[in-house]
Amino acid sequence: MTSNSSSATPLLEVANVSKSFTMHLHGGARRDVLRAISFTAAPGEVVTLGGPSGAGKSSLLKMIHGDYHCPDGAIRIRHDDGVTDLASAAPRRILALRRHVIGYVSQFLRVIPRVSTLDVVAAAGREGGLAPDVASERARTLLTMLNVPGHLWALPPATFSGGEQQRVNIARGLIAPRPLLLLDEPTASLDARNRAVVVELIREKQRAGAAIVGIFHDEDVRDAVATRIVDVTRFAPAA
Ligand SMILES: Nc1ncnc2c1ncn2[C@@H]1O[C@H](COP(=O)(O)OP(=O)(O)OP(=O)(O)O)[C@@H](O)[C@H]1O
Repeated sequence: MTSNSSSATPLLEVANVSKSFTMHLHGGARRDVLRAISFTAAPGEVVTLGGPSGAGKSSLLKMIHGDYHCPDGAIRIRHDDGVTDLASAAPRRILALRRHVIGYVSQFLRVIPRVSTLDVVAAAGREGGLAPDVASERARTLLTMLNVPGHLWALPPATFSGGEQQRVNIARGLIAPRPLLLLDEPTASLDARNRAVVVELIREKQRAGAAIVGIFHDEDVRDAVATRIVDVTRFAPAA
């Protein structure tokens, strides 16, 4: 479970990607985080990024999502129109890929204030190409599965508990059928019952043929979903 590739045609190819941060508030000090990391993810795979806290797992996921610039190497994503290298793609191209190809569940919910929970989730479905009635129906189904109580659906999620917000975030990230899914600790604030629901939702996406790259600190969750583990510290520069 620790090799860097599978035999199926990859949907995602990370090739020789490096990352360092320059801390301008600390005299321009440079922190090297990842060096020459390479792996692939094919449809039906759940590739789990391993390594201790601070190893660079979230940074790598943010690069694959296009949030962090990728200064070295390539991040190739295969889609209906061909292959795009995210490292050199224009921002408009990255936004288009996010609508239809790359799904992302971040650790924290960031939403427009005053929009109801139901609409936060349904809007993500519409943005991902679902018809409005399908998006509403799917939003209700996901919120029910994730045990978000019905009396909260009309409220904006800003005042919800950490676990409630994370479940809304998961519903939002999983509602559209995107072929590449990036999951950054989706179960961090959840109780056992809801962790089990998320494991089942991830397996459902895997069975539907999504290529999934995730960070799971919870060992039980990781063991339940991972088809392969990529240890990012193998690519980290020596301290
Ligand atoms: N925008 C940034 N500016 C400067 N340093 C950053 C930035 N983002 C991440 N880092 C640093 O890069 C290193 C890797 O962070 P990252 O969040 O990717 O680690 P991680 O492996 O996901 O850790 P954890 O498991 O604790 O979430 C850390 O030392 C972090 O401080």
